[in-house]
Amino acid sequence: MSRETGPVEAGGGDGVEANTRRLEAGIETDFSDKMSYGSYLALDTLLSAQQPVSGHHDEMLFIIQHQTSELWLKLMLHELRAVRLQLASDNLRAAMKGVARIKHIQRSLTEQWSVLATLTPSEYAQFRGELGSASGFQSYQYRAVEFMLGNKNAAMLKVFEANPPAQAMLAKILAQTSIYDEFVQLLARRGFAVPAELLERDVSKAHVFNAELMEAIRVVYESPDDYWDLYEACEELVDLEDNFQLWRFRHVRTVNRIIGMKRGTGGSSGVGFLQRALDLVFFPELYAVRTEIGN
Ligand code: HEM
Ligand SMILES: N[C@@H](CC(=O)c1ccccc1NC=O)C(=O)O
Repeated sequence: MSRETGPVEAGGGDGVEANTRRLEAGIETDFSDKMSYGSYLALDTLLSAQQPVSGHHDEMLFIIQHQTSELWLKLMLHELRAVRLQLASDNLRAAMKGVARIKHIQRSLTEQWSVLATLTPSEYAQFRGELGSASGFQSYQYRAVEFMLGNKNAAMLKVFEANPPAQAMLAKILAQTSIYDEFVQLLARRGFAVPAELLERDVSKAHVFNAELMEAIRVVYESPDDYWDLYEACEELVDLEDNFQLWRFRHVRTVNRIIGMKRGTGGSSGVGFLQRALDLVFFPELYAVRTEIGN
């Protein structure tokens, strides 16, 4: 055996002894007047925010699943805000870098449904009653993400009457252009035949399918080499929408396996209500154009 790789070296020297790693002399241990891992990340605050109301073992899973989702939603909103401004300033490459990150966040959010799916109906029933009328429907960050992507609905603001800062944040985003409005405006600046009514539309309403816009987008898809950056951007937006639908789908399937056809704590019919969200479309022309390609 060589000195570097042999079994004798593996257990001796400055490395590992008795299967225990020795701390190196330079390792910092005194954080009385320095920033540490925990103080930087506000871990005392973060880790004291899990306050089960029922005393049931499985409520911790339920709380942490929601809290981690809200953290990822916070980052997604932060990135979406930047993407919106980058599109508005014709910085398509930077915007697409942001979208790439958002797609990974979405993957994490969607993947983590598998953790909650280990919660059985019997386990959830033990503490569901204690949740009262609280529901994910009242997630203002989720609603903000939907608004940023273009699923505007002023009626949603009413749910946040008791939380004025959240309601104000949503009212602001409702009145702003969405990511898609900004993309459509960018297409117009690039010389595409975008109908004026879309450039002057009431952005507090959901965008509805527009055949003329689809024709403008069709030009991009018919000649990708001429409009490569726009072609790529269209496909990135389709990825974003697809990923969003996957999250909605996993939600409704998880809800179905945990509460069946019970009504929701937030007052909706439950699974049926969530299922109808799968019919909502953020970027209808980007999907409709696919039927036209090659015709
Ligand atoms: C046991 C687990 C869950 C059940 C049974 C459940 C059930 C429901 C139901 C029935 C609704 C419709 C509104 C209502 O009447 O309450 C809803 C909405 C919602 N839930 Fe959940 N949910 C669960 C977990 C989650 C998690 C982990 C999140 C992550 C943040 C979440 C986020 C949402 C959101 C954002 C809505 C609004 C959806 C929309 O407007 O289309 N839910 N949920
Ligand atoms: N709407 C759920 C309750 C629920 O899931 C929930 C309750 C409190 C905080 C977050 C929740 N998550 C998503 O809706 C239900 O009907 O069981």
